[in-house]
Order: sequence, then structure tokens, then C-alpha cells
Amino acid sequence: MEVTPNHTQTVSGWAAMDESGKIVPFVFKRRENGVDDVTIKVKYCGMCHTDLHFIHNDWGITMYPVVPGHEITGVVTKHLCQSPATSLPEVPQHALHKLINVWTTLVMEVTPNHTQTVSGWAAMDESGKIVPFVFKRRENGVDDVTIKVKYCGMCHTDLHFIHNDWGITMYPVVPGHEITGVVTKVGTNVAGFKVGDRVGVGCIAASCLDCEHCRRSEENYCDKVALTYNGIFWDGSITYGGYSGMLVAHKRFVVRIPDTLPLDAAAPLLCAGITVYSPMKQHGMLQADAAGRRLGVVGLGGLGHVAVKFGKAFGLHVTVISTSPAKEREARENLKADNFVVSTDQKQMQAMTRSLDYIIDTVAATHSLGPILELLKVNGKLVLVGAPEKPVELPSFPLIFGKRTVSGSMTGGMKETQEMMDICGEHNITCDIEIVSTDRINDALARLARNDVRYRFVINVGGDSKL
Ligand SMILES: NC(=O)C1=CN([C@@H]2O[C@H](COP(=O)(O)OP(=O)(O)OC[C@H]3O[C@@H](n4cnc5c(N)ncnc54)[C@H](OP(=O)(O)O)[C@@H]3O)[C@@H](O)[C@H]2O)C=CC1
Ligand SMILES: O=C/C=C/c1ccc(O)c(O)c1
Repeated sequence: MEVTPNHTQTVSGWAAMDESGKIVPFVFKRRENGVDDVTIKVKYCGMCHTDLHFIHNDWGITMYPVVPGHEITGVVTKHLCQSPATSLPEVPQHALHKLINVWTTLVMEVTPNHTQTVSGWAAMDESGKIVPFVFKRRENGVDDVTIKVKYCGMCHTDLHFIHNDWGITMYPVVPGHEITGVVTKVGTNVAGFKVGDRVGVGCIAASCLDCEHCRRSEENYCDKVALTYNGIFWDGSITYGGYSGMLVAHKRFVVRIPDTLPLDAAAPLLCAGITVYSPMKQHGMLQADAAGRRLGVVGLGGLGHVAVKFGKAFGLHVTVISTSPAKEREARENLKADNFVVSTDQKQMQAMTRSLDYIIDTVAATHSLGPILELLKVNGKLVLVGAPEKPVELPSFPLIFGKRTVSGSMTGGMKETQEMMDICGEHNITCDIEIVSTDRINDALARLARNDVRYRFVINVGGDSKL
């Protein structure tokens, strides 16, 4: 109730409280009937197999307690005319603006300290079109840092969310988790940052700060993690990302950008960089004794090209495994890749059998891991970071016959992100970027979807402007 003061109506229902899958009686609160709402007395509810998936957390995205049911029939008991909320201001609007106003009104009702108006860019539905979107952010709290956004990288994850590939998008979604900018305000409990500092924000907006993972600064694995967009923040509000002019971030989730790094080419390090750095470190690829070992990078996009750069900076022998022969020359000449294999060319693939110690797979589309696993030596390790919407094919024979391991990795923790950023500062590692103006976001997304970028689009949100 603290989080959502307008959730005043008590409802009796039935919920699963955990993965045991047992349904128990559950009393909870629903919001008051808003201006665009209809209250329904539920008469019947079908039991879909999706309910079972959520009850058992089959898809790994259940937020317990979960009250299932999406085949609902009933009778209207309250609607607009009886709503306690008054009508919207009389402004000539087309449908989209009206929707935005309703949304903003609701957010303000739920989170009264969300008083700062911000201009950004959002997808309103699965059509995937990005449109200007005005919304509210919270006031700068005692532990918060307010940031004027200068640049924001366009990660393939943004595309997945914009198109609801993963089925979990809460529209309107303001994407962007590769954010750099300048501090404009700090809270009274903030010691590490001051106005004017060059900073970045990556994938995390909040975590519990208290669990075993948070204590180890693996906030990315906290089961209460709130992602930078499409997350649910401590106050119950939905988070909005860096395709926007301004951001309020908790100090724990802000990273210092070394003076040697430009804010535009450093921005993708906040996601693409840390997402490959973290498993490379975890699996020992960055240790001095790993120099000379053989790394394969599957997919030469935003994540992949940074993996090549880290691999080379730490003395690994790097092979790019790509569907795009046209990327070979640049990969060898600019990224200094030692080898380039076209994954659709069976001869080239066969010649690489049992040659690699590690592989990082960054591919955004569904594919089979079988031919890729064959490239690993016995005991070799494959780390999956690409997140296609459908499961990848994982045949057992190449795993068994090569005693190989497949694992996954999700972005990185905050301590590790700062460490990575500082290493990039020392080694002058930045991303290869193409700057996009805010009126070209849709064109850039279309090009990203058809694999036409070398290697990251970065939106110039406010890079040319003074503070
Ligand atoms: N695990 C995590 O924490 C994170 C995961 N991700 C995920 O990683 C994946 C890659 O992200 P990112 O590097 O930004 O994406 P990019 O689009 O920049 O790169 C993906 C690369 O995959 C290869 N590819 C092959 N086939 C396809 C296809 N049909 N569609 C798209 N790509 C294809 C391409 O490389 P080539 O031309 O060489 O074949 C392409 O450049 C995404 O699924 C993203 O959601 C992103 C951030 C964090
Ligand atoms: O695959 C990784 C996805 C990471 C992610 C999803 C949503 C979001 O807001 C993020 O900041 C990161």
C-alpha cells in the first residue's frame, strides 16, 4: 500500500506463492477504478496451460505471488461515470497523446514523488515503432544521482523488448541501457559523485542490496533486480531507460567514465562491454596464463566486436565465427581478429574442429549449438550470452564426446562494471559506433534488425547540448 496508495480495494483470490505450484487462498489489493477502467465481477475463469507455466515458473519470469487467469468472463460493476477520478484535461489530442496522458496520470497517482517531466522515445506496442513520449521520473532522492543523458547505445535487447520477442514487454517501453551523460544533481547521501562528473548507467536500476549476490556485487543475479527499463523499481513504478533526456539513478548503479574515453564510444561498454567481460573473467580468459589460448566469438555485432577487442587486449588468439563474409576484412584489419570463419561454410567449419578453448556466442537469432560445439577442444567451454526468442538447439553428442560445457551469463555486477570501464580507460578500448540523431531511431532499429551496423548505433540524445 505504501508503494501503490490507490490500491485500496481488497480482493479474495487464489495464488501460487512459490514454485511448488500449490494454489492457496490469497487476499490482495487492486487499484481504484481509474478514468479508463472498468471494474468487473468475475463469474468464470478458464484454466490455460500458460497458467501452469507461470505457476511452476517454467519460463523463469514468474513474480510470486502469482494470481493466474486470463480467460475471464463477468459483469461490469463500475465504469468511468462512477469513477472517483475526474476527467482528463481538455486538450485536443489524437489517440496516442490521450493514451500518454492517461498513463502519466496513473503513474503520478501511484508514485506521487514522480514529479519530473522527461522527454523520451518509446514503443507503444508490438508494431515496434518508436515515437516521442513524455513521462515522469522520481525526484532526486538522498541516494540518487540525476544525469543529463548525452548518449545511449542501441542494444539488440532493445529490439527484443520493442517487438515483445520475449513476451514480457510492458508498454510503453522506453528502451536504452547503454547510457552516458553528465551529473546534474546529487542526493545528500551521495559521496562518490558530484555535479559535472562524466558517468554511465547500464542494465540495472535497483536490486535488494542485501542478498548473497548483492553482497558480492553480483547485483545482476539478485532475484529482486529491477532492470533499467521494463523493470519494476522499489516504489512500484515501471522503469524507463536511456532513450530519454534525463535519468535519476541510485548511486550504487552509476559508473564513472574515465576521462580518456569519449562518452559516445564508451556508452555500449555499459551493456555490450560488461556482458562479454564478465564471463571472460569468470572463465579465466583474462588471466595472464590464458594468453595464447584460443577464443571463438560467434556473431560479430555489438557484443561480439567488444569480445574480440577484449580477447586481443588480453593476448588471446581470436577467431570470429560469422554468417557475414563481408565482415571478414574489417574484422581482421580493424579489430585485429586472428582468424575468420563463415559458419555456413562447412569446409571452413570442419577445418576448425577441436581447435578452440572457449567460445562466446552472441547471436541474437535461434540457431543450433551443435556445429559450434564441435569447434571446441575436449573440455572446452561455450558461454551463451545471445538471447534469441526461441530455444537454441543443443544436441547432446558434441557435449558428451568432447566433455564440453555450456553456460550462460547475464550482463555483470556493478563492481565488475567499474573495473571493466577502468580497464577500457587504461587500454583505450572503445566501441566502433555510428551516431544516430533522435529523429532516425526507427531507421537505425530497422538496420539493426537486418544486421546492418558496424558495430553499434549510439543515439545522440543530448551530446551536442550544453548541460
Ligand atoms: N546475456 C546478456 O546479459 C545480454 C544479452 N544480450 C543479447 O545478445 C544478443 C546480441 O546482442 P547484440 O550484440 O546487441 O546484437 P547485434 O545485432 O549487434 O549482433 C548480433 C550478431 O548475431 C549474428 N546473427 C546471425 N544471425 C542473425 C540473425 N538472424 N539475427 C540477428 N543476428 C544474427 C550477427 O553476426 P554475424 O553477422 O557475424 O553473423 C549479428 O551481428 C541479443 O540477443 C541480445 O538480447 C544483450 C545484452 C546482454
Ligand atoms: O539478455 C539480457 C537482457 C538484459 C536486460 C533486459 C532488460 C533491461 O531493462 C535491461 O537493462 C537488461
